[in-house]
Amino acid sequence: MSKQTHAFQAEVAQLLHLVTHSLYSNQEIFLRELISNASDACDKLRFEALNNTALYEDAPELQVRLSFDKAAKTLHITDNGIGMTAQEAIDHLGTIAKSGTKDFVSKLSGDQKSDAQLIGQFGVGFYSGFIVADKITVETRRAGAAAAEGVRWISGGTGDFEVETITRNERGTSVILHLREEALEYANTWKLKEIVGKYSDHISLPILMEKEEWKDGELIDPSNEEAGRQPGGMVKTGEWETINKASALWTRPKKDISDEQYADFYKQISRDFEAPLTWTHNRVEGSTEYTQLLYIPSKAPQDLWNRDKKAGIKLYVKRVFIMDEAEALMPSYLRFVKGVVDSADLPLNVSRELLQESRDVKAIREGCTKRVLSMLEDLAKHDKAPEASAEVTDVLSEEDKAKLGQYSKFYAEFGAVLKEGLGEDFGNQARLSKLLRFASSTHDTVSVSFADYKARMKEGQDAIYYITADTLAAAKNSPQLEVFKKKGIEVLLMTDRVDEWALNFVHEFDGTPLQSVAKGAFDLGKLQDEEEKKAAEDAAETFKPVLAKLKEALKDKAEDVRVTSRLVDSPACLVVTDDGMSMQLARMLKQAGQSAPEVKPVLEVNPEHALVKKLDGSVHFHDLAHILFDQALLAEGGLPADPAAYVKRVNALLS
Ligand SMILES: Nc1ncnc2c1ncn2[C@@H]1O[C@H](COP(=O)(O)OP(=O)(O)OP(=O)(O)O)[C@@H](O)[C@H]1O
Repeated sequence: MSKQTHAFQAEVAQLLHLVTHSLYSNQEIFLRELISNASDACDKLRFEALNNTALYEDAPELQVRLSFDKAAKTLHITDNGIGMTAQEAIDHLGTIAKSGTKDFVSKLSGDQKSDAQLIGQFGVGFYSGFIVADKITVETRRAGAAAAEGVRWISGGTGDFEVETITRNERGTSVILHLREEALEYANTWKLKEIVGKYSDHISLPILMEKEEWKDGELIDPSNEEAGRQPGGMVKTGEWETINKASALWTRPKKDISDEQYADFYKQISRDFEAPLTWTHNRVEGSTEYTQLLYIPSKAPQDLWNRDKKAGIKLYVKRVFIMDEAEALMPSYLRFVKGVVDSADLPLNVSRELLQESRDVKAIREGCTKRVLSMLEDLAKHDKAPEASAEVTDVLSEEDKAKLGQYSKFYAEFGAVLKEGLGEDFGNQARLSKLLRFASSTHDTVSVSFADYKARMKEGQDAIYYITADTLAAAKNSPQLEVFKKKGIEVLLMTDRVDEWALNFVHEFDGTPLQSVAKGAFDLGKLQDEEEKKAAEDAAETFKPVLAKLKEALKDKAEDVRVTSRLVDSPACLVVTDDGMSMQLARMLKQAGQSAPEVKPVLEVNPEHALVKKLDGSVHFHDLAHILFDQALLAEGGLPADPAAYVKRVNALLS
């Protein structure tokens, strides 16, 4: 193929413009990105070669070489990995395929300073080469292709790039950076070694550089040693040495890995720019052997709610990279966990389909799930300082001090996803229930566990009371809470969308039933004294005729009408039957465009309320009845079926 010019995809051009025009606070990440690509390319080759060893040609030892030429102002990053065909070079180096990167580019504001910071944190893969280079040449040949099918790709990082066919004997890719004047410091052995040590030590592939040795300068006058020598300098010896540790991080003993190295590795595999919240690293022995290094991120990704989002686990088999996003290794409700699993038992040619069926994989998945739950339990245990006294933090170990507040942080980001586990993972339901946190009528922050609640239960209270609502304000001000407030009974406020669904699977905690305050007949059991019960019964009796009329007037809207002692200040509220779908869930399903059964609630009225007292004998009985119902609906976050009719009725009464 003779030389062809191609235009970059619009997003790439935009990104390149930013990369080249932004002052970088963290220039050196370009090397991390390019070495990471080189390492990926070697992983890909190793994987393809499982079924075709001929791909190794005469170079079975995979490696990355760094070299520079000060005079030519170039820096070469060369790998003997999978390489690219011409089409692959055009596709991969001219477009952004990854949706995450595309989204990221669309978020850039155009303000160079803040964008630069963002790009610096995010990393932009191959294109980061343009941070330090004003031109990049890529020479590559796909493993298995003939030497004559090599490709040269050149771009100055503006609107377009050129591609042509070349002859290239070596398999793999050389990325040649033509360094900008202000980036010449990277043409230096020490500098490169330092950056590799910082970012790429854990790469399992050897990264090689040519050895340098000190050489004294020539004699100024060969006949007279006394006259001294020219200045000496470092010279290349022609021998190559490995400059990184070249052992996969997770294979090293824990004690040899610093927190910083763990965090760097996390950033590398997750593309997150924040350090992880916590991690766990273990070798599991027994019938299934594997190493797990699992991280919990500090922040939820934007697509956390996408249930199709793949798990963040990379699968290796005996240190050979097999696949990214191995969803079979982690249940969906732990999809936020990132990390590596390296199995000693799985076959190297394992496919996604096979993973689903493998017993070893099942054991790994269970093991990983348990590990993550233990990690969360540990954070939860140390979330708050023991209450005894303020000074007590002094007796906490440094390690425990570091954990203070971590679980709350985790829960704010991922708590709602964790709840999906209640319906997905019955085996761990009890453990998950203990990890739940809620706000309550007495605690505004999402910090109350079922166990905390139980410990504070009133004498005679035999249920854990809760209410679900769209927002915390709606939950807190719900009429159904009135009597609980009056009696000082705590009610859990559940405002996550997933709560209703999740609670279908949890009916009790540690032997105490969960009871919605908006479901079923009102019964506070022992919390109500005889006098109150008697008063309620009497009221029900005297109110019977009015109830009958209300029932008739509202027969299309309400399943039933009854008096209640649930209310204190409000005239009425709506409840559903014990096994009925809550009004809130029905609304949510409707909003999501799903079919929800028509919920006909029960209207409960407060016989002590002035408005309710007014009903009997009123000429506006019919209108008042409907207003009562619609207001109860409004109070719990719903909308009257016919809002205009409601307004008309209220206006008629007001005028
Ligand atoms: N050294 C290389 N050898 C073979 N292919 C490469 C090499 N470098 C880049 N590529 C190809 O170019 C693509 C784009 O690289 P780029 O670094 O921009 O993104 P990425 O590696 O897919 O994503 P990210 O860097 O964000 O993980 C890669 O997916 C790969 O297919």
